[in-house]
Amino acid sequence: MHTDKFADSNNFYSGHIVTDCKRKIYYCNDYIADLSCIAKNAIVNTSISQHISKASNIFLDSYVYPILITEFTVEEIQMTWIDKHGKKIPIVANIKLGPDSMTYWSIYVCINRDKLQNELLNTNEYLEKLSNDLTVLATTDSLTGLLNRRELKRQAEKAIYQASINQSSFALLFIDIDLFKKINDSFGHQMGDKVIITLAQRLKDMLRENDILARIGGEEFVLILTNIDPISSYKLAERLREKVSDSPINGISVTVSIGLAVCEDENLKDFDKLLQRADKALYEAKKSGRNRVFIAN
Ligand SMILES: Nc1nc2c(ncn2[C@@H]2O[C@H](COP(=O)(O)OP(=O)(O)OP(=O)(O)O)[C@@H](O)[C@H]2O)c(=O)[nH]1
Repeated sequence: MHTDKFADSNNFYSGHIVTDCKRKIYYCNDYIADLSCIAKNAIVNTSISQHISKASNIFLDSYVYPILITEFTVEEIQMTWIDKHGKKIPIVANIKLGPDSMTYWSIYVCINRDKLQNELLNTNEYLEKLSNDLTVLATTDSLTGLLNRRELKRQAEKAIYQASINQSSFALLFIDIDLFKKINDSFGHQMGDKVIITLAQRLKDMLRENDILARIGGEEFVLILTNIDPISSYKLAERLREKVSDSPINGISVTVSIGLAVCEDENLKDFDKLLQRADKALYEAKKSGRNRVFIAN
């Protein structure tokens, strides 16, 4: 075999190597010499194993050569080239076993490809985070971190649908802080906010995982309890009310009124109607003196 026939290979901007059946380099072009920082004639007659990492050698033994023997070609093999100074360079190789039992390697450096891939991965991660942030923004109330009204409706309708399938009952509690304007007026808007945030956390702490809690207005909260009978939902509403009135927030005594609408009848399983019923019950609770639970008709 004459190396002359590879002379034009120096014009290619990719590495070309020919190895014999003992993996000894028989020919390499200028690209490989530049990549290795070694003169071409110093590369010839060395083993290709000397120029690639340990892991790449294991990969060659266990995967590449067995495939070459049966399939004659292996494509887009990622390996690590090691230059004269020990610098590791990621490369991609297409390898072919010729009818002359010589192995023909086409190699190119893929630092830029990796860079691009990393950039794409980073962009992807960034977009995912952005999308998560947007979802949080669109579904939660920024003051308390509870669900907002729109998300409440979406989740409530899902829960209602599930309750229809399971033929289970559920309850909606409309919770409103009593005389909140007074709190704002006496202690300032900032302290008012603090009361809202603390109350939201306290309600959250008393709930089960599947319960749905939202802040739908200034000092208005809605709680949906799934899979619960009327007596248990009333007891829970009372417990919530008591807990709030028994635990002042920053020394401020706070109470809530609660309108409770329980839903057992199939025809009543409509979120907006349920909310209206609970709202009317809340109105009655306020009218009859506040700090109480009123059950809707
Ligand atoms: N600090 C604070 N106040 C708010 C917020 N949203 C609404 N408010 C105030 O909440 C008060 C609600 O007052 P009202 O609707 O008159 O009700 P209330 O004083 O709670 O009286 P009742 O509901 O009848 O017991 C108003 O003064 C609003 O300005 C908020 O996000 N932060």
